Amino acid sequence: MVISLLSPNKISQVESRRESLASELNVRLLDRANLIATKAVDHIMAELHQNMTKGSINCKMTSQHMAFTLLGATIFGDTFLAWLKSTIYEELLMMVAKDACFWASYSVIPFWKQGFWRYRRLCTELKWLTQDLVQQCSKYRQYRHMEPSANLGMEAGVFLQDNISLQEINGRHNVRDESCGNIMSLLFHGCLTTGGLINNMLMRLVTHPEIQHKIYSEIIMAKKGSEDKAQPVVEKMPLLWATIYESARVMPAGPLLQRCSLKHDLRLKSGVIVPAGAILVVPMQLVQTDDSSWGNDAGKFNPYRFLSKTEKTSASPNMDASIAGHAEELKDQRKCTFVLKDPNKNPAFLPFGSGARACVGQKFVTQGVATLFASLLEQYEVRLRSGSKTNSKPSTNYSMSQDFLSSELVFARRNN
Ligand code: HEM
Repeated sequence: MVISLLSPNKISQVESRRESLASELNVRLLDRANLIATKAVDHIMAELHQNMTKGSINCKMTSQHMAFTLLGATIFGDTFLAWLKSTIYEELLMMVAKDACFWASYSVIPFWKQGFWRYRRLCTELKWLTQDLVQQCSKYRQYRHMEPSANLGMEAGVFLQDNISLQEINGRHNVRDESCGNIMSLLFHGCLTTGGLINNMLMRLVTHPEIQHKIYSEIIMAKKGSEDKAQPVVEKMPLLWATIYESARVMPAGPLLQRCSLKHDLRLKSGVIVPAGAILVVPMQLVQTDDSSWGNDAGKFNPYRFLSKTEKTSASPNMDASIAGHAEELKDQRKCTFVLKDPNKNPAFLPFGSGARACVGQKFVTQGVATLFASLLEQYEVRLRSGSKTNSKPSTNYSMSQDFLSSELVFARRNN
């Protein structure tokens, strides 16, 4: 495990970087999360409208691209959405991600393999492109400084607004390389995991049309009750959130979590002692589908496990009567409402890890994915293309073990 090789000094550096990133994502970003996600989602939807003219859409490619755009727009802001090289950047990022673990598995540099040198060239190109993007953000910031009245919506990215990256990138060469490395690592991890979650959500929605239909009603109802019609009020969509959590539960982004206590032996509740330095491995999928934590239907997709019902004493007068086509459901929803449970209350819910090294991106990525699906499902019904199979065995495309289902989907435009 990497951390066991670090000196105490390095460990405190890692901890302080983790804290800066966490506060960047969870404090500053969350204030603007809706705006950023909505802007990125508008961009994704515009592309989707164009692609729909070509007929069906590949689930794997689409989810990967949605994740890339969502994260790119969050990290780099408007500059990313206008950047002409983003398509080539996405291709390169995915090519490098595909091969990275394979080449890292050699204990000596495999200089005799041509493939390795090809991979190294791709990494160098990726680094140059990352630097180019960071430079564009930097120029954009200077321009904004000169033109304070210009209001282009988002600023030049969340991480690039303060000393996390730009100061370092403008500094010494090796620090610049390290910063690019950090940005690329975040993009690798973020794109693969977020792409996996979006992919899994899409497949669950097409195989459970009744859930998709109910989420659609929820979206329409939330919109009716909201003053700002342009911005989806995802907080009022408990079933959508529950579907995100349930998708992450049934198919986690990675197979294992690892932990290592460097200094002290650990005594588990069962009395077992884990000696200092030993690596503890948690098999995520097993824990997340274990009957003793999740009940008899642990292996089934059931978002309602994350919701609790509250009975209503009287129907609210203005509610939803005008929403055509959903009368039955709305009757149900008048009788009771659903409240979202906190998924992290169940210690067996581990898609984002747990404790001191848990994923720092959880809050903002779930917010982004919720906003994406609220816009998507409001405008489209997602179906499987006739003849296309929901291959239940996902292809492990990346050595990072993120599984993607590659069925063909149709996005049928709704007549809202
Ligand atoms: C659906 C999307 C995502 C999933 C499922 C996911 C999952 C995970 C998991 C399982 C871990 C290891 C946690 C542990 O060992 O307890 C992790 C770590 C991490 N994630 Fe994510 N992640 C996602 C998206 C993101 C995004 C978008 C970012 C940032 C842009 C991010 C940043 C991080 C960081 C920095 C760590 C390392 C934390 C540390 O070691 O202290 N993640 N993530």
